[in-house]
Amino acid sequence: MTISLLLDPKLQPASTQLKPVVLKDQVSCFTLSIGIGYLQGYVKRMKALRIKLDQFYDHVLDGHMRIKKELAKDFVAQDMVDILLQLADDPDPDIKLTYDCVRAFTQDLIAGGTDTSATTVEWAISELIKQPRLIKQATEELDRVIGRERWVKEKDIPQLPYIDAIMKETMRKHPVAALIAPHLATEDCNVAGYDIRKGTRVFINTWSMGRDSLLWEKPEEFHPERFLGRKTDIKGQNFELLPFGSGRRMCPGYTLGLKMIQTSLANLLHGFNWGLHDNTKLEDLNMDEVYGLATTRKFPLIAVMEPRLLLHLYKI
Ligand code: HEM
Repeated sequence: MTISLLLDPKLQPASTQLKPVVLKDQVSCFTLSIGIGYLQGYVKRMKALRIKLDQFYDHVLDGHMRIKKELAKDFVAQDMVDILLQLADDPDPDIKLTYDCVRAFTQDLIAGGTDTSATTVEWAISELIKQPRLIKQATEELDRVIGRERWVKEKDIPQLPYIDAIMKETMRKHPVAALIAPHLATEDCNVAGYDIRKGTRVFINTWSMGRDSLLWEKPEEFHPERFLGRKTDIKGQNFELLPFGSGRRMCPGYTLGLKMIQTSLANLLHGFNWGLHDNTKLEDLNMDEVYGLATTRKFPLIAVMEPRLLLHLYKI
């Protein structure tokens, strides 16, 4: 659903603006109380962007409602928007979902479900390119489990522990949300000796947790093996690794996110040999980060890919 929304030509101009404005806005969130958000012009830009995005969401929602009306009793929900609209039509809901709620949910899915997985895969490939022995290890596993005659499918993932370890190591070193969304303490509590008053706004810094030498041996090194044979939960139960947050406000899209990362990473490694372009040396590959809604590479990865499977498998 997210992909089809993003490919919609009506969204393209707005979506390219959404990212920088939201990124900057996250920074502004910290400073808005003293009016810096206004001075920087973000509020004005966000208001203009909201108008464009609302037009886009109306276009998507109207399209879905039209099809539902045309098909009448033959209608079957095809995607999340259909399901949200069905809930909004429910005459006796536990909680009333308005048309605005459906728009807001749709925006959440676009913002939460796109950059996150893509950014993680880009970091994983960047780290792997710097250490070719890791790519060798991953492709040995892929050749053994999958063979060279087909692509990796979702059902293969449990048989690929090294790919899983690469993903976890990437999320440790490069968590997409370096500062998880702000939370609010609903009661007085004490965490690790710190008193936190009810009503305090709490930020959890997953980036520094992932680089804490008290929690991880040689945290600056990218070393997927640290996760092999170790049962580290990535879904909010092991507090040293919280890429999706934890508790009832943790990422609702984590199963989809994990599947997208594992399947695309496995196929990118299975299907292609990776290298740097021209004469770029491994040690020259810049690994600077930009902090925002997603912690992306400062400079996009430019890599050379060559097919490593039978050529007929690349035909679409
Ligand atoms: C690599 C993939 C992803 C990562 C690392 C990630 C990370 C996160 C994090 C850290 C949060 C904040 C959790 C908290 O406040 O405790 C969050 C919230 C959220 N994520 Fe994800 N996410 C990913 C994929 C997705 C996908 C695929 C979707 C939907 C299609 C999604 C939708 C959302 C939504 C709607 C929220 C807000 C939840 C709320 O405020 O209650 N995310 N995500």
